[in-house]
Amino acid sequence: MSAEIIDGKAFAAEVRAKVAEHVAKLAERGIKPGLAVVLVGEDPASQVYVRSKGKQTVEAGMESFEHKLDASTSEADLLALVDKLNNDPAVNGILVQLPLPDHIDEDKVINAIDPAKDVDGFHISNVGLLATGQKAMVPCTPLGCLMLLRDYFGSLSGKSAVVVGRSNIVGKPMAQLLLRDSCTVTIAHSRTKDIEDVVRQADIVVAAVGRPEMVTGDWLKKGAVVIDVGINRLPPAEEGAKGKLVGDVDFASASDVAGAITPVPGGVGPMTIACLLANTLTATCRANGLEEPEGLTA
Ligand SMILES: Nc1nc(=O)c2c([nH]1)NC[C@@H]1CN(c3ccc(C(=O)N[C@@H](CCC(=O)O)C(=O)O)cc3)C=[N+]21
Repeated sequence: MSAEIIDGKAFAAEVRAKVAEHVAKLAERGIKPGLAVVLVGEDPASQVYVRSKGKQTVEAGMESFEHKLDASTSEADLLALVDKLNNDPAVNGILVQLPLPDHIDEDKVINAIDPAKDVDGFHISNVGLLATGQKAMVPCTPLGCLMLLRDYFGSLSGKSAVVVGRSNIVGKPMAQLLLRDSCTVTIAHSRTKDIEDVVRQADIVVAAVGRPEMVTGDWLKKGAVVIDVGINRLPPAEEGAKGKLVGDVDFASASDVAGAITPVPGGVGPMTIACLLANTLTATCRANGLEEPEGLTA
């Protein structure tokens, strides 16, 4: 174990404090940012996540609106709610928790959100703005990873980065952000040939595949900086117990080789929520024609 542990939990608390400070300044102008979170269905893990988001939103001085809909909610009803939130001036940010039930077209719902309120940065127009280097709403998890990397390195320019995973939520936007910071970027995925050798070239490894402990120490270049986006719950050792939470990186072997690594839990997860609050603040500032907070956007 030689790697420095990157404390995402502590860094996220700093980000939230910066957000709260800026929100207090908006309050002097009579502006209170509002975040609406929409949850369809009863998934217990999602409910915990929604609860901690709501709590941290209020702690940052923002308004939290929670909409819990039945799993059988129709696509039309969900679209009607999105439309209502789009037109509600008290709502500056809208997050529709994914995944949605199978009978609902996820793309259709995401693209119905007003891009200016799309604090997840999943709307096609935000995806396009990010890809062309224009002012966008940037997805929370990649933004959080970028903040951690910028803090660690200062400049990312010229670094070789491998993103493992090609999802629209993490892998693709992460690659865009790293490219924008002048990294040489490779996206590796399940069909990549000799993936270990590809990952071993990287100064920066971002693992976002959703496979527990897939990236092991022997995949890494000595001193590589490893950002573990995975949040996987292993089957519990005994019935009724809670399974252990692990990342996409095998922490034990990776931390012998890496220069620095984020833990799970306490790494990228808390940064995701902090960036959701930061994005809600950014959206509020833009909606009011006010200056944006420094250091909280990409
Ligand atoms: N539209 C949408 N946007 C999302 O951002 C989104 C989503 N849907 N669906 C679900 C996933 C999951 N997600 C997490 C964020 C933080 C933690 C987090 O803070 N985890 C803690 C610990 C959690 C625990 O102990 O269970 C940690 O890693 O330290 C977890 C999971 C955001 N998601």
